[in-house]
Amino acid sequence: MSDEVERYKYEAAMAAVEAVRPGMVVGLGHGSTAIHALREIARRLKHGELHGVQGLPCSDHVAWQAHALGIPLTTFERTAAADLTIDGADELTEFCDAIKGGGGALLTEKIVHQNSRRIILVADHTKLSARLGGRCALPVEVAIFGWQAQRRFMEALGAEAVLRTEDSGEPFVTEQGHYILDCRFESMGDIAALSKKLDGRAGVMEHGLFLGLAHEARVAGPEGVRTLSRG
Ligand SMILES: O=C(CO)[C@H](O)[C@H](O)COP(=O)(O)O
Repeated sequence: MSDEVERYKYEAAMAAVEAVRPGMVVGLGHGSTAIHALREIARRLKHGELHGVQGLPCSDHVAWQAHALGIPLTTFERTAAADLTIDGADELTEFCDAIKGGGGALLTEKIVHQNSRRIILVADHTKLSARLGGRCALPVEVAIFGWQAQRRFMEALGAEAVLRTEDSGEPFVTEQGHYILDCRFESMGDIAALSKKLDGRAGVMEHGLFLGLAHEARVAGPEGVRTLSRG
């Protein structure tokens, strides 16, 4: 990762944190861009600028990071929804549709997104894409039972589906105890229809198409930080 891209990630996250207000419940996203937002929220909390803010983490890993940074946390047991969620993306369009799941937290991230009043995606400009799937594979989280059937299903939909593995060669297992198939399509065709097909498939626990969920994005690049909105 170049220093430049890292700086853009930082700038995008900083711009998003401007939307956090005292007393808010903030959905805390997963990944190397969202971590900058976490650190800034922690810094502002420490300086008394964000009194009463509580984090609703998008994964156990983020819960651990936020706890280490001193951000008070809440859960769905105590909170119905996040006022604002700041989260990264692997690929996104000008209209804030996104592919997520590069970090393996897509299921829990989607739960938090679906229970957020406002969502701001944060990304560096290299993640912008005219058409989803052009830049990265689509992560599909599948039950371990019969996972090969889901691979065949994805192949029948036109994807090259690869089981995500650890460096050791062992399958990567999500925090929720599932496998991930990284599915590369030549073209996803009708993305909304694909999303529906995956939603309806037993054994597909979640997929990385986040369509119509995010309200806005902050995308940083050589020209500064752009604000995108769903419209
Ligand atoms: O969806 C995600 C994790 O499941 C991340 O938000 C996504 O992979 C972006 O991560 P990064 O900011 O590190 O590129």
